[in-house]
Amino acid sequence: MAFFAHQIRRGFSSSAVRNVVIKQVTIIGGGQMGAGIAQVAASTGHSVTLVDTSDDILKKSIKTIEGSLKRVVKKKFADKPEAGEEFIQKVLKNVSTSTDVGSAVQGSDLVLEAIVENLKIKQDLFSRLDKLAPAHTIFASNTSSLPISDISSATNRLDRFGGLHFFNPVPMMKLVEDTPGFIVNRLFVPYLYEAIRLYERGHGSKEDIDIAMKLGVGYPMGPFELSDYIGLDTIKFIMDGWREMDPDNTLFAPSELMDKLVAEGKLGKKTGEGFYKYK
Ligand SMILES: CCCCCCCC(=O)CC(=O)SCCNC(=O)CCNC(=O)[C@H](O)C(C)(C)COP(=O)(O)OP(=O)(O)OC[C@H]1O[C@@H](n2cnc3c(N)ncnc32)[C@H](O)[C@@H]1OP(=O)(O)O
Ligand SMILES: NC(=O)C1=CN([C@@H]2O[C@H](COP(=O)(O)OP(=O)(O)OC[C@H]3O[C@@H](n4cnc5c(N)ncnc54)[C@H](O)[C@@H]3O)[C@@H](O)[C@H]2O)C=CC1
Repeated sequence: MAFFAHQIRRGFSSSAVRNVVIKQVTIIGGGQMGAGIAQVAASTGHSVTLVDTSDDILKKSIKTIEGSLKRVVKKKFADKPEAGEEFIQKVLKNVSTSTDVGSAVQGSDLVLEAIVENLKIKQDLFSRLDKLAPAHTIFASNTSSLPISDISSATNRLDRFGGLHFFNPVPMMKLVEDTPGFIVNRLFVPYLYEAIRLYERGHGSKEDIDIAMKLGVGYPMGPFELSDYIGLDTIKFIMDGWREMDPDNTLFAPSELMDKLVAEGKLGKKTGEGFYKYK
């Protein structure tokens, strides 16, 4: 509980935010990131409401959380399976779901957004939330590439708005970026795209490039495996947005293959196919 709340407060300079006690958390977007953040927040004793556009999606989010909790418990409570099951039930009890954003934000101390990586859609959501949420509620975005000031400009609570950039898979990754600007993705996005360009130029197969990065640099996943894990739509959204802001930067040049896969709905692990196929 302390860690999650501490990270949130560190991300904001305003004294109004530093003094807020965060108990109720609303997470908007129950995809891979939203579900992961909900799990971590609920595991640390927060009361969480997860919001998405349909009950079917939310059912899937809860299933993901349950599956991930089982994996966590298998390790954390290896010798005490009963305590592990108790922990899972306690965490799940902390999570409720809703498709009604208006009622979900009532009583919320923190609203964390993890929806699609698109500025206009995020701005529309926060503009609505600004009118619906109580005055003390802190807003945060899990954006991986958009300037927080651009997103927050749609609201009137600039002193209670910040960026909280979690990493995928959230229950395993120990970093949350709350510094101004993003460090990891400024290095990471060109790396992934350069791997794709290498492949497009025929300099190596996907498999060989993945193996090379795993064995040569010790990365747990190669760039193609990781791209599929993140989601090709998210990666393309980021690259397209950065290219728009800095069109002459060759680091942000497009990839025909990436554009084609996304157009075909092959978004990676979450749709069953991306660079690789998944059962
Ligand atoms: C242009 C680019 C733009 C990108 C912009 C968007 C992205 C961002 O903004 C920022 C990001 O998040 S970048 C992505 C950062 N994440 C990574 O780099 C992940 C790399 N992979 C790994 O760390 C490990 O493969 C990993 C930890 C995932 C899995 O570990 P292993 O490789 O050892 O394989 P497994 O056998 O599957 O797992 C081993 C054990 O780890 C636990 N575990 C894994 N996933 C879990 C999960 N989701 N929940 C809970 N526990 C989990 C688990 O204990 C597992 O053991 P088993 O349960 O027995 O399998
Ligand atoms: N995938 C990754 O590895 C990482 C992604 N991010 C960022 O997190 C955010 C979410 O990414 P993912 O979870 O991967 O995407 P995702 O595609 O898995 O999930 C997005 C979810 O948001 C829902 N959604 C869309 N619009 C909505 C709205 N108006 N109201 C409620 N729900 C809505 C969708 O139905 C979907 O379930 C993006 O901003 C992304 O850049 C940040 C770090 C890592």
